[in-house]
Amino acid sequence: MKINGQHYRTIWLAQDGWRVVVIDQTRLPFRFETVALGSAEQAADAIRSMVVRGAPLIGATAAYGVALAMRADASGAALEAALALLGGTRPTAVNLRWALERMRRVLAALPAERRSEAAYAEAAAICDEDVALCRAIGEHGLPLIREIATRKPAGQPVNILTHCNAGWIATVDWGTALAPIYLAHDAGIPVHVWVDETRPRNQGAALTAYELGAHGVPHTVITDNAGGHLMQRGAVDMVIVGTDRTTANGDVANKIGTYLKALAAHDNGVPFYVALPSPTIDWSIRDGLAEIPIEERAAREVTHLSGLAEDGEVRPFRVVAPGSGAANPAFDVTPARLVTGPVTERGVCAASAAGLAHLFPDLANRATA
Ligand SMILES: CSC[C@@H](O)[C@@H](O)C(=O)COP(=O)(O)O
Repeated sequence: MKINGQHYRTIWLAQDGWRVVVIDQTRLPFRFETVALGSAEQAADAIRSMVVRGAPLIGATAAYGVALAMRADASGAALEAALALLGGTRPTAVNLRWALERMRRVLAALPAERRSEAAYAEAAAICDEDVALCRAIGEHGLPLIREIATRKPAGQPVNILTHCNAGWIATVDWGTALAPIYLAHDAGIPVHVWVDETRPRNQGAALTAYELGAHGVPHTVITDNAGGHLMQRGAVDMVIVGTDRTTANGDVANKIGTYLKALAAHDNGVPFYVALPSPTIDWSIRDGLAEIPIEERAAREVTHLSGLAEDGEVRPFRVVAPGSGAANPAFDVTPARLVTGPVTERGVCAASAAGLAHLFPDLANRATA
């Protein structure tokens, strides 16, 4: 993605060739600051504190975290310790487990002296693959937008609602839910995006709005409660969101509030698409409500908002009455029956076990073997 005329991925190696540089997402959109991670502990902290976030980028950062650990100590014990440390950072995004299992598969089979180099190479491959997956999701999602555009009166944009941030910033490049939107915009299809602010951390208002703006895509930030009203008025042509974990039968965990958007979309006949790269499919489970672990984050994320103070500093502000308790479930599960279709790197399918297995027979069969 281009920021101030320069192309950026969200994760890269420092000039020294071994530290891992990421963009500090807790400072966006007000400051574009990078952080160089020099150890598995620092990578784990960056994931836990949401300096990096978004399921694919969490996986990529964890993979590089393993590489940093192997550079310091490539023993089998150090490998297991790094996998456990990084694997314990965030529970819902299955890309984390996927990336760590892949690292273990590659590294455990090698002698210690080859592990560091192999770990960096595997982490780089995970990043390159993520870029290709996201681009392919964009290409498969583009015809959905184009088809709606052909039914709109000339000059009227396709109105797309999205929740949280499933864009460039949440992946290595392109994004998942935003990739079709970027390609549509670049192809000259008029699009306008309703951006849910996405409390408590405001990933929509802070990150999605920032990156859509940087790409020149027309958009409007709305409160999380406005989507249903806009759908009733015919102001939303489609919804597209990302996902942190989708079960083998198409139940979708995504940022808290996604389920309510899916219900409103269903009630109003608005198509509800989920951008789904295959590393986000958890083939080992079927019942999303019963089996997807939902991350519970700190109450402080609800009681305080981070924003730009009048003196130009980025600071937290209390917005909840002192003394009141707060609960912070970070994700919810949208049942497959409310999903029009997952948009994957191999195409769009029915949100069902049969639909996903038809597109991914290799992965589905491996999981049941
Ligand atoms: C392409 S990212 C998909 C999801 O990870 C995204 O929609 C989301 O919910 C991110 O949650 P976050 O808690 O900000 O990591």
